[in-house]
Amino acid sequence: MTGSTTRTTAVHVRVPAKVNLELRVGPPRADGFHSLATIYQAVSLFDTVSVTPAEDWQITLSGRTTEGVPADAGNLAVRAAAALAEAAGIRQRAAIRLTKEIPVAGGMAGGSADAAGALVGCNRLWGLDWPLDRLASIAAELGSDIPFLLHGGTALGSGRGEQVVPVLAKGTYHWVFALADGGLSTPAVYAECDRLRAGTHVPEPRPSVGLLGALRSGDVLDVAECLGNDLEPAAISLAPKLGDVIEEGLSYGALAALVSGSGPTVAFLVAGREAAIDLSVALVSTGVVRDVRRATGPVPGAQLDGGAAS
Ligand SMILES: C[C@@](CO)(OP(=O)(O)O)[C@H](O)COP(=O)(O)OP(=O)(O)OC[C@H]1O[C@@H](n2ccc(N)nc2=O)[C@H](O)[C@@H]1O
Ligand SMILES: Nc1ncnc2c1ncn2[C@@H]1O[C@H](COP(=O)(O)OP(=O)(O)O)[C@@H](O)[C@H]1O
Repeated sequence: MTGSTTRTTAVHVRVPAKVNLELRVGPPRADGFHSLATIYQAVSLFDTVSVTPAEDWQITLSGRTTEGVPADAGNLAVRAAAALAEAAGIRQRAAIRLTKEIPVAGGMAGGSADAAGALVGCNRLWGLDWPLDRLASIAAELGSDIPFLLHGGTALGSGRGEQVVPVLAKGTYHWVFALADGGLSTPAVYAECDRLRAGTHVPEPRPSVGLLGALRSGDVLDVAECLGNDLEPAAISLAPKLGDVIEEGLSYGALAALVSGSGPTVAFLVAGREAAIDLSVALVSTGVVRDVRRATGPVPGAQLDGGAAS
């Protein structure tokens, strides 16, 4: 620990959502997790995590997407802050305010984003000044996706998704996200994936050379060709309407469509800003989806107000 000075002002952290450009899922491991090869991209849909000193843990929620988010110690942001205090050997507590714009249980890692934000915010609030890699090891204990949300950008995730290395990616990608009514449980989607693949040989997962090459060259059409998600059949099996949403989006001009992570959000890659607006209008006005969000990626991971992460 390099210091435990409590600052009295609030610390604000902006944290992005993610989409998995590719999600290759291996067989179940002995610990119940699946080995993954995934290419994450952080996208410009943000939650804000604000932390202030307090005598005990407090959590308050606001924003467009709070339904189903626990407003108690079970919230991932509180669990992350508590894990940091424990790892640092300090008794500090914090009041945490989440302003949520990331869809809940949508396969866009909103809870993980809030946990990453709480780590970065409390690291500053408590004057710890731990480097990102040290925060990432706490993050990995709490959830497979959380280390990526600390780093952001475009990155390869391996292990159960918690081992993250940056990937060279040129260009800006334009996305339309079709929101679903309700969420899907991540463990349920992995279990359904196992059920659908029972009796088949499932190889150890590898990222596709084609996608890595397409990202290096920054050619959006090549990237569109290479998107893929092994959890998609499972998500569609549990929420069959997603198949229709994908078909409709493609018929309205999306370059590619895939379920985002464990779903049920559907991600459409489009050619640019105009195409994103056109697709959004088409999807909503025809009643295919209730609501959409437009975003671009890649963007940085958890950022303190005014810039850096630590
Ligand atoms: C599917 C992915 C794709 O990035 O994200 P979401 O789309 O849900 O956001 C991730 O693998 C989700 O990561 P995260 O939401 O952090 O999951 P965790 O809390 O670590 O694990 C929740 C549960 O998901 C299953 N799980 C998760 C990761 C993994 N590699 N194998 C698994 O089987 C396990 O059943 C585990 O108990
Ligand atoms: N801060 C948080 N924000 C969202 N969900 C949270 C949070 N803390 C705990 N959760 C729980 O985690 C579950 C998964 O939420 P989320 O991370 O948004 O979805 P996903 O895993 O599909 O990306 C939610 O249903 C909720 O019960």
